[in-house]
Formats: sequence, C-alpha cells, structure tokens
Amino acid sequence: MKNYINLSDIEDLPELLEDALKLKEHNSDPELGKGKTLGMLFFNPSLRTRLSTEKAAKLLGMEVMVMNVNSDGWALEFEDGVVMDSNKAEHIKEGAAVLSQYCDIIAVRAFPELKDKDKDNAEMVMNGFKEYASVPILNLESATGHPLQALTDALTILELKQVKRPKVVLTWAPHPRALPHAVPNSFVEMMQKMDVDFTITHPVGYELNSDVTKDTPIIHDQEEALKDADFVYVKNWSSYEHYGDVLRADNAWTFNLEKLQHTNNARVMHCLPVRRNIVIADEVLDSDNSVVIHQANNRTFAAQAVLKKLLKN
Ligand SMILES: NCCC[C@H](NC(=O)CCC(=O)O)C(=O)O
Ligand SMILES: NC(=O)OP(=O)(O)O
Repeated sequence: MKNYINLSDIEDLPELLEDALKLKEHNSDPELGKGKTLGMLFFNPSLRTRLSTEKAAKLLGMEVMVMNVNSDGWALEFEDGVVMDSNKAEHIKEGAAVLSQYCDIIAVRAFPELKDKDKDNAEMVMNGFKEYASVPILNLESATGHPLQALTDALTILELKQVKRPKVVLTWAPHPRALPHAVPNSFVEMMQKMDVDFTITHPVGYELNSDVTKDTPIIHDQEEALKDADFVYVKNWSSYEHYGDVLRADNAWTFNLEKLQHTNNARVMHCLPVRRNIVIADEVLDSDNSVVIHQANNRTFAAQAVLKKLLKN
C-alpha cells in the first residue's frame, strides 16, 4: 500500500481485516517498524486517532513524533504560485519535503471548513502532502473521509455479527454544531464493500454526496429503516446540499431506547466523541447494546494493520 488516504487504497480488504484481527490476538510484528519514524500532524483535536495510532506504531517498534500544527507550527500555504505576503510562513512544498527527511510515514488530520464545498472536496491539505512528500501518507480524518475509522467499524461488525449477512443501518442524529461528512462517507463506502444488508436513514435535506451513497437505499422514515437492524451506526452530519448548514436541532432523531426497540436488539455504534442525550441517550450508551468502547479499542489494531502495509511498501 503506497498511501492510506482513501478506502480505494486498500488492495485486499478481507486480508487487511484478518490481519487486524490477528494483531488483536497476538502482536506478531513488534520489530517491523524498528528504526522507522511516524510523524503525526494534527490541524484539529483528537483523542482516539492520536493515541491509538501512536500505540499502533509503538507496537510495531516505531518512533513517533506528534505536532499540533495550528498551535506549534508555521501556518502552511497550500495554494500554488501565490505571493506569500499573508500570515502563512511556510509552503507545503518545503513543509512536506522537510517532514519527509525526518519521517518514514506522515499522518495528517485536517477537517473541512464546511464553507466551500468545492474547496473541501478538493482535499487540498491531504493532496498537498501526497504531492510534495516522498514518504507514504496516512489519513487521520480529512475533509471528506476517515478511512481508519471505517476500517475499525468493519472490524467491529465482523467480530460481533451473529448472522452471515447482518442488517446495518446508518442513522443521522441531531447535534448542536455543524459536523463534517468524513465519518459517514467512509462508513458508507466500507459497508458497500462488505457482505451486509445496508440502509441509510436521515431527515430530508441531509442527503450525503450521491457520488458516495450511489445506489445504497435511503429511507427517510427512521422507524421503518431501523426495523430488524443488527447494527445501528449513529452519527450526525451537517447538510451536504445546503453545505455545512444545521437544518434542524430537535430531538426527534436522537437515538434512545424507544428507537432501539425497533431493531433486532442491535449493537449500537458511534465513532466518538458523542454528545450524550443529543446524539445518543444515556440509556442506550450505558446499555449492553452499546459497543462504542469495543469500537474505540479496535482503532489500535486497524491502525496497526495499515501501518504494517505502509512499512512493507
Ligand atoms: N473523529 C471523530 C469525529 C470528529 C468530528 N466530530 C466532532 O467534531 C464533534 C465535536 C463536538 O461534539 O463538538 C466529526 O464528526 O467528524
Ligand atoms: N473517532 C475518532 O476519530 O476520534 P478522535 O476524533 O478523538 O480521534
């Protein structure tokens, strides 16, 4: 694997998932990354991604360097050919090339601004690193995708499913802030690759990018969509059509016990962090149906399997 920026970078998904499961049981490669350095750059906050990826790298024997770019680094310019007379002191051309001298893999988190759809879809930060770095790039959640999260989610469903082809429902839930589409996009793309019966449910106006959802069934009646679900993935996202807008903030779509009762005693998933009693009710998060901590634990092994692939490149 040259980079892990999109799910399309995965060459053999079943093999990658199998390796992650094996690594969870037994750390078979504690020396593979010896003498190699992972550099992680964060343009946005993180708990799980930062710590699970660092842990994964260390389980492979790697050294890890972490930088919060906004607070610690020079502001980076990504536009080509500009006169750099603004507050941006360093161009991605030098920035990525210099980092490539110190790091064997560069990992980057850069959320969208949710103001200009075309700009966010252009993935300027991730693509800037890809173009000007000479080492593999690992996406730690970009404007449009969170492929490490999606790999974790696939791993979690694979481990916990009780029937060969479970019914999986992605349901929108409310949130006070405008959130990105990265997590639902990557989850949708991952479910399309897996042997699951997959449905998306959200209020009218919250359609995701149709280039992502393709022919996945979308049902606007949440109760109907949840019927017989084995897994429910709860997530907020802002409007894609009315780009970045929060169209509604009422609690009619909050995932609570009443919603759970429409399902087949479903396992409830969320990437975290989750706003309790807005996105998911306490009664669900504190129940045995919630697998959010199991999911967060799997982040380490998904990251480890991907880092192995990048190291072997
Ligand atoms: N990395 C996991 C999710 C990150 C982000 N959530 C957030 O920003 C939530 C922040 C808040 O609750 O204020 C998202 O939805 O893409
Ligand atoms: N799920 C996830 O990516 O969490 P963090 O934002 O805390 O890294």
